[in-house]
Amino acid sequence: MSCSPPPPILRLHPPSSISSFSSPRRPHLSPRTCPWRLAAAREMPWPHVLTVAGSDSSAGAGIQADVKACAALGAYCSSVITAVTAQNTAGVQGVHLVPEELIREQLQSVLSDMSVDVVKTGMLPSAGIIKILCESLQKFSVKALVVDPVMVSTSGDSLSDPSTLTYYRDELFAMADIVTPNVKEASKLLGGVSLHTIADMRDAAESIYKFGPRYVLVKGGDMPDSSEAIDVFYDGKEFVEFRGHRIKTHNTHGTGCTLASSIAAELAKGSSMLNAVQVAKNFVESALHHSKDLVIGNGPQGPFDHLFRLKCPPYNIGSERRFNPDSLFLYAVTDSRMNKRWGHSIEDAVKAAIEGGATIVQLREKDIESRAFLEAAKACMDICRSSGVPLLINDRVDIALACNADGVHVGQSDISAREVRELLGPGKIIGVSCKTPAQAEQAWRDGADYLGCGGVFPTTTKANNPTLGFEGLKAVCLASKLPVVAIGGINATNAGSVMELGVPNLKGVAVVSALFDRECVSTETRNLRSILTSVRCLA
Ligand SMILES: Nc1ncnc2c1ncn2[C@@H]1O[C@H](COP(=O)(O)OP(=O)(O)OP(=O)(O)O)[C@@H](O)[C@H]1O
Ligand SMILES: Cc1ncc(CO)c(N)n1
Ligand SMILES: [Mg+2]
Repeated sequence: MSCSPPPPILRLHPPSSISSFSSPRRPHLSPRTCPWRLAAAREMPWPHVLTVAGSDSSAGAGIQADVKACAALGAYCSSVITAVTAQNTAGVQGVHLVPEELIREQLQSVLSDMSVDVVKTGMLPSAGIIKILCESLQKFSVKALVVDPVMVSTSGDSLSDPSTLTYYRDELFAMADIVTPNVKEASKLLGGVSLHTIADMRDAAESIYKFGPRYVLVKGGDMPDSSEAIDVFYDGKEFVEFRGHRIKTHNTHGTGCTLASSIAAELAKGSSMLNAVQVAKNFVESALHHSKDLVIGNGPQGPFDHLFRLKCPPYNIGSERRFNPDSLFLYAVTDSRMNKRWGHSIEDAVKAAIEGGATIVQLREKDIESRAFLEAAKACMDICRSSGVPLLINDRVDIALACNADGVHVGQSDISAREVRELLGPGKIIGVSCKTPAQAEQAWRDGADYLGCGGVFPTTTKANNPTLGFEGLKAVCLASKLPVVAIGGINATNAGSVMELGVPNLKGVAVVSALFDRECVSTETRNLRSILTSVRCLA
């Protein structure tokens, strides 16, 4: 079979060729009068994305990609179908537009009944369809609008009529929170300018921003071969380059739809735009990585597996990330030398710290053999599970996996948070030790959950550890997009002054010797907890 795609076709069948019928009209029910809604004891909101896009028969892109991406990220996805396409791994063979009246009806049906958080658009093949969408968006308000201006598929096939360009630029973009063109689409939107470099992508982002969206992301998936896949983000003032590994794979059909619907899902869950883009980029990269050797179809560009996480047992089914930053409040870090000095086993020390009120525990065991470490870690897991306190392992991903710990804490010279995330999966907690705003930024980009920042005071627990002082701690906390726990020389005398700093993101203190280099670990922990609680009460 030949792998070369057929020439692009955009066949606009007349609406009359679609068989249609009118269903009997039912009145729209208001939530107040709806009996089954009143009967519900407790309402649980579900982040909701509505995708307005085309169907892809090969299910790698379009509506099918959007529904899968949202499901993978924990959002509900309703769909308004604008066109039905015949496509496969070789390209697009046919396009049939859904009649405009039926698109209007679909929008009305969903938006009048369900509380949609975010609308995401994909293939909007005609100017009339864009007009109808704009009218619906004026009628029903949503939290955010993500516009993926789908015009050309990666296979080079046209997916929209040229007359849509004006409507995108003059109508829809002004309503959009973010617009996410790939380089070919950015070029079309700007009258055919050529985009070859990052500087060109920045210029394009700046020009598209002038059409009115709050943010622009120019995607570089289709840029010439390089080791990185770079997307350029612009907020009207600053540029952010989102850089990821370029996965060597042919299975990239639908990356753009997936990225945009993942951004929409994260926004629906309450993320900031920057965070939503970073999560979406990480998600696409991981999905491509896990799918790089899959084979579906005979053409040059295959789909990838949005639900790859389901194949990574035992970490995923039912184990979405449940990290609560408040658990950093009193963070106990064990030390085997100290335990030995006082005749405590690791298990006894952990039990005592939890009895005293530790809110999270990290096993940091530098001079213990792996087998003994794993046995102790398993015993500590039982103790922590029964009291609902998360247990993390310092540095040793292997031990964390073997005892099914809640997560791992890594330093700057350990393997990166990004690699740890690959190994542990999305449901686990990852912390990174950071001393500078740049390290804090990197940890966030790598998908960490929290930062450990220090040494705040001089400490003997860790050799050659420069002291940051309050100023260094504040600089990291202010720059961080993640919650922070302060560490280094913190004890009952100075813990209050750390928490009294009241800087954003500072959630608690991590303590080693002030808890474990003492005879009675539970008393020391209780004492420290009451000091921290009294500062929190005054705040
Ligand atoms: N091989 C790859 N490895 C890693 N990331 C990639 C790769 N290809 C694309 N991406 C990423 O996927 C996202 C979508 O970008 P891309 O430029 O492919 O969009 P698109 O052309 O609109 O996609 P499509 O038309 O296939 O749906 C971007 O974040 C991009 O960096
Ligand atoms: C239906 C549809 N929407 C979007 C794209 C872009 O990938 C595609 N190939 N097909
Ligand atoms: Mg692409």
